[in-house]
Amino acid sequence: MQIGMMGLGRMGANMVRRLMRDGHECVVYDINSASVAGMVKDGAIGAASLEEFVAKLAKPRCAWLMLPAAITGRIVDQVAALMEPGDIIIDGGNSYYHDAVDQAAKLATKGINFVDVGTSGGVWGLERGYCLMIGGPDEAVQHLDSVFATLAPGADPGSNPPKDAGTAAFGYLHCGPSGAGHFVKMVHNGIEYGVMAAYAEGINILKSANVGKRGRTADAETSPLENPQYYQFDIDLAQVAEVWRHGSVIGSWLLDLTAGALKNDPALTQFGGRVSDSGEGRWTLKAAIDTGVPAPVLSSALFDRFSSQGESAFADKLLSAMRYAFGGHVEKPKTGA
Ligand SMILES: NC(=O)C1=CN([C@@H]2O[C@H](COP(=O)(O)OP(=O)(O)OC[C@H]3O[C@@H](n4cnc5c(N)ncnc54)[C@H](O)[C@@H]3O)[C@@H](O)[C@H]2O)C=CC1
Ligand SMILES: O=C(CO)[C@H](O)[C@H](O)COP(=O)(O)O
Repeated sequence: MQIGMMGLGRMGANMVRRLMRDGHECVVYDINSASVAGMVKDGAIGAASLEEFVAKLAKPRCAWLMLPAAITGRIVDQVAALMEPGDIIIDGGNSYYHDAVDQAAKLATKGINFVDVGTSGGVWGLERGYCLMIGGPDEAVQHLDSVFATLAPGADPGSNPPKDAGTAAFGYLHCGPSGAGHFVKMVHNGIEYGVMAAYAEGINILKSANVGKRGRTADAETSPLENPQYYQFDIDLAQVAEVWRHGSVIGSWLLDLTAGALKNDPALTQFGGRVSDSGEGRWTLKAAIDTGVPAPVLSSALFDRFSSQGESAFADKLLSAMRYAFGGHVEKPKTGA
């Protein structure tokens, strides 16, 4: 079928490639005209403006937005102003699910369908496929089924799931009405933070398994290691991450990526360790608080990111100031990574 894609960045461009590879016709637009030109070379129908983009779509128009979440709401309004009843706007970005609920209600008054699609797969999606978490009206979601089926990874090789088992085994799921897709993707990303933090913390403990030999931190004097004989292991972190990938309980795609990163650059020299967050982790915790659901692991992982961004620096200074004030304890220099 025909689908319009607006936003040809790390996600949108590869999604268009995957769609065209499976025979779909793609109309594309991006404010960066070079990105449009590149896609046209690959076989897409290019548009030089938002108006031209909408004009080139066949009715009922289906416009998929793969844009930074911060601008998506504004662009949805602009696209909707050019659309007609029966048309469909799909937000595949990491937008706040509240926005999807509100947008859907607003657009429904004009007869325009809003479908929110949490899209997981990152820059590997072209080959691996995208896991799609979908919210929206039944009819619109059904209309887009062939697009979802193409973007999704499909069934595991050899698994042959029965047709009546639903689409989840193929990598896409209609989770509920508008907002449900982004809600599920939000929690997916909250979990992502927790899983990432668990690997990072565990591997960091392995990294310190030789402190009995090399000495610990600046605090070794005041807080000496009691049993240095138990911390004499020079663990090859890349090799451990690799062996865990084979038959262990904690194997996962995130571990595959971790093992790859450690293999390429065991000291991770290209990273400073400032870990950004784009909103989904914060919104997951808001939902947990609103609904009264405990989420200690996810909140700890989010707050750890804030620390990595430098947000604990003043609190840490306050701790040192208090220690100095009550005990005359002079701050020691920081140790490196
Ligand atoms: N990169 C990732 O791993 C994932 C990203 N997402 C979400 O998907 C969305 C897109 O992400 P990326 O592709 O990574 O972002 P990106 O920054 O690589 O691409 C965004 C694209 O939108 C274009 N753009 C910006 N303003 C525009 C406008 N007014 N009109 C037309 N085009 C415009 C930019 O030129 C750029 O090509 C975001 O909401 C992101 O949170 C979702 C899952 C994974
Ligand atoms: O959705 C994603 C992966 O599933 C995106 O890569 C997202 O940007 C990751 O979240 P954050 O930027 O908050 O780490």
